Amino acid sequence: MPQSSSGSIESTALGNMKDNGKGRAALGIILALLIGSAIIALVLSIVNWTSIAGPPGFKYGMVFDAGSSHTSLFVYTWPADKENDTGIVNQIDVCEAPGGGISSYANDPPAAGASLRSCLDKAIKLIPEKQQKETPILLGATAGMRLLRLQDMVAADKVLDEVSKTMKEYPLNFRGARILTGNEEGSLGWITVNYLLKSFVTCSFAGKWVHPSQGETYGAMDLGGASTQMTFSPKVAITNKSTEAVFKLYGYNYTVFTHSYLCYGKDQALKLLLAKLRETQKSSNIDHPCYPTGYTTNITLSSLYNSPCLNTTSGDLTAQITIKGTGDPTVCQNTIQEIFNFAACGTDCEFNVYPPPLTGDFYAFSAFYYIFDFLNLTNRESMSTVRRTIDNFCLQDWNRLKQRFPTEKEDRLSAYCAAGIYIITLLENKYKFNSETWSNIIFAKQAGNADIGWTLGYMLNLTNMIPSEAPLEYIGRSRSLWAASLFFIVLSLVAAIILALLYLCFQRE
Ligand SMILES: Nc1ncnc2c1ncn2[C@@H]1O[C@H](COP(=O)(O)OP(=O)(O)O)[C@@H](O)[C@H]1O
Ligand SMILES: [Ca+2]
Repeated sequence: MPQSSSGSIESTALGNMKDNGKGRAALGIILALLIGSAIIALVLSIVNWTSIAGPPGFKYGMVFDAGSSHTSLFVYTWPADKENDTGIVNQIDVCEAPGGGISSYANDPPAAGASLRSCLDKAIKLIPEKQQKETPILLGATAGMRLLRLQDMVAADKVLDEVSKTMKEYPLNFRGARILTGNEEGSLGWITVNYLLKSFVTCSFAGKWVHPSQGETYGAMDLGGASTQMTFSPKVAITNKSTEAVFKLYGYNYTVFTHSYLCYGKDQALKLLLAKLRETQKSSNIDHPCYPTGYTTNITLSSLYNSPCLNTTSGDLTAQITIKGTGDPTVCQNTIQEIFNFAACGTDCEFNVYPPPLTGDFYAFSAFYYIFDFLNLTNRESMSTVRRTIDNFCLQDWNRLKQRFPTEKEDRLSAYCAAGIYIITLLENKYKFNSETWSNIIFAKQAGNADIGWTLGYMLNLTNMIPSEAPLEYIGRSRSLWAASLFFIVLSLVAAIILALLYLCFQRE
């Protein structure tokens, strides 16, 4: 470097560098710092990458929901290295099996097995061939099969044998086909909702697993065709121990009230209602206040009394009854209230259970959602708006309804009034929601990346994906590694900028 340049360094803004020797020393230190930082950053990034990314790939699981009215197959996937995290499972497919629920095949059990094939054929194509053998597949049957078991235990077992046989034909990890208890169905729905919404644990800013600050969970309400479930974590002690379930999840204890009301799913409740009307009207021509004016249908007595939810009736079961809609929401609600009135049922009656005082928000899914979605009532409308909307719907005559909803199946369209009033009566009279707490109900089909229902909770439980103890804080560790890498990378950048400035200054001299 020419002599003249050393003189001019003194006159630069970096005047603390007295001479070339000092300047070079400073440059050397900065350069060393830069190289050191860059090496540390590189090492940390590599360590961090392997710690966060883990072994690449996804795992899969499948669950059949064998409901009273239909069977669906849910296919889930999740990152293989985050198995014990929360809310990381995605639903990648749901397949509707043809025909009715498996309990409807009581007289032809092999047909129950056959009804699963189209969904299995479709779902297996979604799983990489190498992973099929390790992919769990489960079937849970609900209230339809509970009722069939009450009526005919042998037939129920045969149906379960046949569905198991079909599932075992596929190169998957068969993990059983069984009837869930009502309490399991309710609790698993509650686990699904809270898992998807990450209310059990959450990852703090510092990367640690922590209990969410309020520690509150969402309640879960499931309306099926043959039973309905209510589950939540109350603020008071649960006196009726048969309605209590205790879980330890991610290191925290939860005590929930859970109850399944058998025969009070939408379809069975409407049967109870019809039988009640027949009893009071004592005629084979029944005026039905919950069906629209102008609607008429004929059914056989056997199709009404084929359920263990109803007392048997005397007389010719092949005889027909005619149902005529009168579209009267007030009378409809009063009659529904009568099927909630259980003088005849005795103290042991499962329907005499009432939930403890309500607390927190509730997710209402399955038929709660389907019915309210059709009626445009899933946007947290007030209780009075809901009532008014349903009443107005019930007052429309059948021809007008068919014109307004030409694509809706007639059996569904004719029953929305009855189902809407049933829902409002159940929530108000049984669960004790009022105009204030009504706003705590969220009518939804999905949360996070999956449908809300018991199936996801069932898979998580059976594959031990929800640990009872708090998970290792590996995310915490990887986050701090990541923070350290970031620090060194910033340091390197700053050093590089200073170095570049100095270099430019030396160059100019
Ligand atoms: N798209 C829909 N619109 C209206 N109701 C529906 C729709 N899909 C399903 N449902 C109703 O939801 C209920 C589902 O019950 P299901 O799961 O089969 O019975 P359970 O849980 O009692 O064994 C049935 O009453 C069915 O008619
Ligand atoms: Ca169901």
